[in-house]
Amino acid sequence: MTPRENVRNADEISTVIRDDNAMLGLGIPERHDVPVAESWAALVKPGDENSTEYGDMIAQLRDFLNYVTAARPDSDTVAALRDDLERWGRRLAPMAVPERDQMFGHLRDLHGRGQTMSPTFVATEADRDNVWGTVRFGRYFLGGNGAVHGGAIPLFFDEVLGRLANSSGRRHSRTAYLNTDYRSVTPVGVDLTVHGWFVSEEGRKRVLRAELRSGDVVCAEAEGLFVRLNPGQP
Ligand SMILES: CCCCC/C=C\C/C=C\C/C=C\C/C=C\CCCC(=O)SCCNC(=O)CCNC(=O)[C@H](O)C(C)(C)COP(=O)(O)OP(=O)(O)OC[C@H]1O[C@@H](n2cnc3c(N)ncnc32)[C@H](O)[C@@H]1OP(=O)(O)O
Repeated sequence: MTPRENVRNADEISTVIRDDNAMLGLGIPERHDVPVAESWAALVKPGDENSTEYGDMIAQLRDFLNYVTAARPDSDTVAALRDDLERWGRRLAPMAVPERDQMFGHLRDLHGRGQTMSPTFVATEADRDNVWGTVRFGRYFLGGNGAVHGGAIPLFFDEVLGRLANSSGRRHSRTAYLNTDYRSVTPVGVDLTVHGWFVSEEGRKRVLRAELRSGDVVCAEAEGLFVRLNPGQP
C-alpha cells in the first residue's frame, strides 16, 4: 500500500499534497524583490533583456527536475519524455557558445544566478563580510529518508562562500579547501536559513565560514579557504 492509499480523509489528503509540494521544492521564486546590499547585488550585464526570460526558464527546469525525481512514470510517458529531451538537445547543441558568453550560471542578479547545480540561494541581507539568506533543497537534492544528499551541501556552501569571498571589489579567489560538518539531517522541502561570513583575510588567504539551520537546529556548517588568484593565474 502506498502512503497515499493510506490516507483516510480530505484533511489528511490536503496535508499529504502540501507535504508533497514541499518535498518537490516548488514555488521557490528565481527572482524576488527583497533588496540586497551592494556587496552581493546584481552584476549582470545591463541591457541583457534575455535574463528575465532565461531566469524563468531555469525556474521551470528546477521544477522539472523535482518532478522527474518524484515521479514513477509509465513507459509511454518515459518514451515521450526521452523523445522530447532528444529534440531539445538537438535544438540547443548548435547554439553552444564559449564559456564567457554562456548564460547558465552567469546571471548574477538572479538569485541562484541562473543555474540548477545547487538550489536557489535567496540572499536577504549582506554587508562587506557577511551574507544572510534562505534556501530550500527540492526533491531533486534528496539523498535518502527525506535528507538532502551529503554532496549537495558542500556544493551549496561553495556557491554561497565562493560568491562572498569574491564580493565587495575583492579580486577573484578559488576554493583551496572546503570542510563540511554534518551536524544533523538537512531536510528536503523545508525553508532553511543560511549565514556566511569572513573569519579572516590575510594576504591572499580568505577564511570563511557558513552555517545552515532548520529553525534553531544547525544542520551543517562549513569552513573554506579561498586563495586570491595572482595576475594571469587561471
Ligand atoms: C572562482 C571564479 C569563478 C568565476 C566565474 C565567473 C563568472 C560566473 C558568475 C558568477 C560566479 C558566482 C559565484 C561563484 C560560485 C562559486 C565559486 C566557486 C569557486 C570554486 O569552486 S573554484 C574551483 C575549485 N577550486 C580549484 O579548482 C582550486 C585548485 N587549486 C588551485 O588552483 C591552487 O591550489 C590555489 C589557487 C588554491 C592555490 O595555489 P597557488 O599556487 O596560487 O598558491 P599556494 O599554493 O602558494 O597557496 C597560497 C597559500 O594558501 C595556502 N593553501 C593553499 N591551499 C591550501 C589548502 N588546501 N589547505 C591549507 N592551505 C592552503 C598555502 O599554504 C599558502 O599559504 P602561505 O602563503 O601561508 O604559505
